[in-house]
Amino acid sequence: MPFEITKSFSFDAAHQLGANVAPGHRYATVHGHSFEAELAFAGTPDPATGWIRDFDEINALVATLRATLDHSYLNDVPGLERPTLERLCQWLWERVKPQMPELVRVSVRRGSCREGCSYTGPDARA
Ligand SMILES: Nc1nc2c(c(=O)[nH]1)N=C([C@H](O)[C@H](O)COP(=O)(O)OP(=O)(O)OP(=O)(O)O)CN2
Ligand SMILES: [Zn+2]
Repeated sequence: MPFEITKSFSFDAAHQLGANVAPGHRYATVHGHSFEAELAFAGTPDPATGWIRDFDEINALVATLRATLDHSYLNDVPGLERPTLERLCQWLWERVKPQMPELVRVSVRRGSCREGCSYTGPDARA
């Protein structure tokens, strides 16, 4: 696809990854991160509108996602019981892709750690 548009948004949330590590490990303690997410949409602009998807529609969907994630305890969000960057990408994909099939990539970064993850969907080649 020749065009890609992106929408970024941030959220602050708490989590713990106690199920992934030995007792006493620092990941097992409840702690918080500032996350930066990006949604990428690809396609050919509609000849009539000149856009792939109106950002106003994307912004409305992002607002519902932020309402769930921002200032949340991620472990309590259904589908995020193991709230890694990988699972966050997958969780966002599953909520955006059915409504906006132009979605091609979800990225979630933690700037403070300079760490991030990108997901291109379950059909991408392993
Ligand atoms: N592949 C992944 N590995 C890890 C993930 C992940 O989502 N995917 N997540 C974590 C934890 O979130 C952990 O809290 C990260 O801790 P750490 O690397 O110590 O970074 P800080 O919390 O110290 O960074 P801050 O600057 O304080 O936010 C681990 N691995
Ligand atoms: Zn963490």
